[in-house]
Amino acid sequence: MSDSTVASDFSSIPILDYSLLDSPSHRPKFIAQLQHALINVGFLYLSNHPVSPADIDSLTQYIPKLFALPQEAKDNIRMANSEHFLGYSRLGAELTKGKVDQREQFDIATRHVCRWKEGEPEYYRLWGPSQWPDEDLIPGFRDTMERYLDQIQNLSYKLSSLLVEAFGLPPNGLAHFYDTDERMQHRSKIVRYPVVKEGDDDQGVGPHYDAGFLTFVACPPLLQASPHRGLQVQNLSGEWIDAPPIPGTFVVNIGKALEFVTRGVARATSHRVISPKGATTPRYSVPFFQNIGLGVQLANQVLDFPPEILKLRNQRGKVAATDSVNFSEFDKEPSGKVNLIGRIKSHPDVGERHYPELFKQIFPPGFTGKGSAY
Ligand SMILES: O=C(O)CCC(=O)C(=O)O
Ligand SMILES: [Fe+2]
Repeated sequence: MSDSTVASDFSSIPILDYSLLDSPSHRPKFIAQLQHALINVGFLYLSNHPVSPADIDSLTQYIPKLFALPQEAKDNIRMANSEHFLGYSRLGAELTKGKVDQREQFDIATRHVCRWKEGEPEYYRLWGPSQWPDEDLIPGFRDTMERYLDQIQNLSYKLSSLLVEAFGLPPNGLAHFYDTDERMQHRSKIVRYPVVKEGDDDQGVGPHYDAGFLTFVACPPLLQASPHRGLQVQNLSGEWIDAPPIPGTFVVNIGKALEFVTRGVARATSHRVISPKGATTPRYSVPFFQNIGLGVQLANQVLDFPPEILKLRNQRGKVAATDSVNFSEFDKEPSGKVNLIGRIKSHPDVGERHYPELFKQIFPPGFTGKGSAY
């Protein structure tokens, strides 16, 4: 097969029904669909999942209220305060591929106490407590978000064990990538993409890969602007395929770390968000990024697959074009360092303040606005 041959391309994102797992006779169908989605698409919708609809509804109600907090209350918890890159970012504070993203967001992570001690690798400073808005201003929000994060974290672990099954790996085949619960932290964001005018810059978030293992995006349709393009996914031929919100589902996708350790069996797929245009309300989303242990050296952990799985990968064909920046550091650096570099590139102001040495290595002349950020 020549490099330009695309054996199995996709024009839509498969929808997987999680409730198939409840019945022993339907379970194999779910596993087969998961195998196809992981190898050939890198994206899937998950319907009938176990995260409580009442908690998702409650979070959905909070989201517009969160962004409507007084600017001062939001700035009090700005990301620049946090060596963990957690907190509020104003519109235009984040970069992808060196270009400003048109989104406003709160980065919030699962509960964690920073473990870093003087003399240890600096990337252990990456994980630590979230910054929360004043409880009096938005009562109950923190509790709802923490409950949501607990559930989505559990679902993400469940999906990684199903992935092991779909790939014919030994049980616990991915266990060594994760630490114990209290030594792991997963990150989430609550994002608002404002409506832009025709002719304005519409990079909600530029083309990119996610860094970790698995991402789950809740995109509450109730909060979506009237018909407009939002999340788009790049297929093997380089075409952008729409991934519109589907009620009651999560969009799940593969990150670069999982692609790396599976030798490309699981596909990390380039994606972007186009800002809403000609709409009356912003677009909101809540991505959750499942991480792996910070100290894991991915190059030492590449997995072995049964030959039939490698055959499916080879039949897929190669990616013809991608507009996304690659994570080239995985083959030499621990996962924590790769993540820290990614965070500094996305938020140079936070990086310069808290990691001045590494910042200088990444942006030797200082940040000029033309960096090669993810
Ligand atoms: O907002 C979305 O739908 C996806 C955002 C995304 O891809 C990201 O934050 O990595
Ligand atoms: Fe993403």
